[in-house]
Amino acid sequence: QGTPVNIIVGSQVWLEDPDEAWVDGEVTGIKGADVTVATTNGKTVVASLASIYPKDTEAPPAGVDDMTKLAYLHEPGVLHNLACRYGLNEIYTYTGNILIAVNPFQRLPHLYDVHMMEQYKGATFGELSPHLFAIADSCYRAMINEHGSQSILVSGESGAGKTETTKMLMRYLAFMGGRSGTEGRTVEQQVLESNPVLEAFGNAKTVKNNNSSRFGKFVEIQFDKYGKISGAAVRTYLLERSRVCQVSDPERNYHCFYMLCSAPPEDVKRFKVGNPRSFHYLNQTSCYEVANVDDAREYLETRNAMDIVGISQEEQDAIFRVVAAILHLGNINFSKGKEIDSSRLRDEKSINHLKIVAELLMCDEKLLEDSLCQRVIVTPDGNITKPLDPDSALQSRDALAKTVYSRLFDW
Ligand SMILES: Nc1ncnc2c1ncn2[C@@H]1O[C@H](COP(=O)(O)OP(=O)(O)OP(=O)(O)O)[C@@H](O)[C@H]1O
Repeated sequence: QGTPVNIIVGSQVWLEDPDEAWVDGEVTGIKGADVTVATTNGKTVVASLASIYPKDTEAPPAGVDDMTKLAYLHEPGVLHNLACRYGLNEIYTYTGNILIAVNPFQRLPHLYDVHMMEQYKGATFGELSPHLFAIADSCYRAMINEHGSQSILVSGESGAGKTETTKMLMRYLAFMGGRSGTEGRTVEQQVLESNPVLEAFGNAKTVKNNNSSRFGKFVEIQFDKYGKISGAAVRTYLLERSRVCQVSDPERNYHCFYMLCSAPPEDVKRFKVGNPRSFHYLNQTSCYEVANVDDAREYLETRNAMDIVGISQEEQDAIFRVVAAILHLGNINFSKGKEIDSSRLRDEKSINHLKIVAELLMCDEKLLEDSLCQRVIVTPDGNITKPLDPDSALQSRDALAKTVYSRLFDW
């Protein structure tokens, strides 16, 4: 990447621009280490020789599909190539056997349909336009031919498109390894339907992404010796626990809370939820809705996906009881108790919410209250129970909510 020395008057170069990141231009003068450049956006800029990069004047206007073909593999060259291709709706570009995807922020169904999958099936890598199906296909072939495990690493900043890419990779592998004509739920269907379930509980609206995964995941798909899917496992890591109790504008808490509040009336009644604005864990921000997302429909779809994944009705009810309990837990408040540094439930409302939490979690009301208002210190001589002041009780309420939610997610 170092700046080459062959920059002379008349050379075409790239230099940094505060608005456009990089702008191209022609060198009009060189004085020591300073270069004067007439840029294509009409400015005359003096820059240091070390900060400018040569421009490939012979690069095709439509860009190249593999960046190893670029004359100069420096940052402006790479970005310019990606931008040229993006302008032509070509969101995928190779750098050798690495695929770079630029988020199109619009649905491009023709890129991912069965016809496209058929085309990439068995095609030699590099023969067709860059595509994630080509990566998935070469992985699948390598696994069959070399009898070894393969892995695909998907990385990028928040909102870059990792989740969408992973789902498409899974769809392609399910297409390749699916069994046609099997009765009932197939493994590949279950593999694909695990996504909406995980997203309901682990995704939230953030500043950068309306459907941001707040956890890491490792998806393992197992194949038998005939190349058919035989099993799958999804391991999740490091859920962002703090979001359960603390959300700032214009973000939202995890999707499942809003879904449950928009559930059909009988479920809203059964789980004792209601308007999201009435819950402290949801009303810290003024964002309740996400553009183009219907929480009521998502609730039904999540339920359906849970059915397909194999979560029984009783288990599903237990899951949503826990979700509802967390919302009520957040509405419990404390005031000073009779003793110094102790606390008690603040008012009738808090008493009521505690009752509902106990009912939903099927636990003893008094024990639950004690666990929030007291701390047990374990000493070699036995356990000591110490009352908590109202602030500490609030912290212990939030800690319980976070722990219960992350245990639910891990389950
Ligand atoms: N290939 C694609 N086609 C169409 N839209 C896409 C594609 N990739 C990403 N998007 C859009 O960009 C949004 C963000 O993408 P995605 O959720 O996959 O990002 P991410 O990298 O997983 O982010 P995070 O790290 O926050 O979870 C998606 O909700 C979708 O609207």
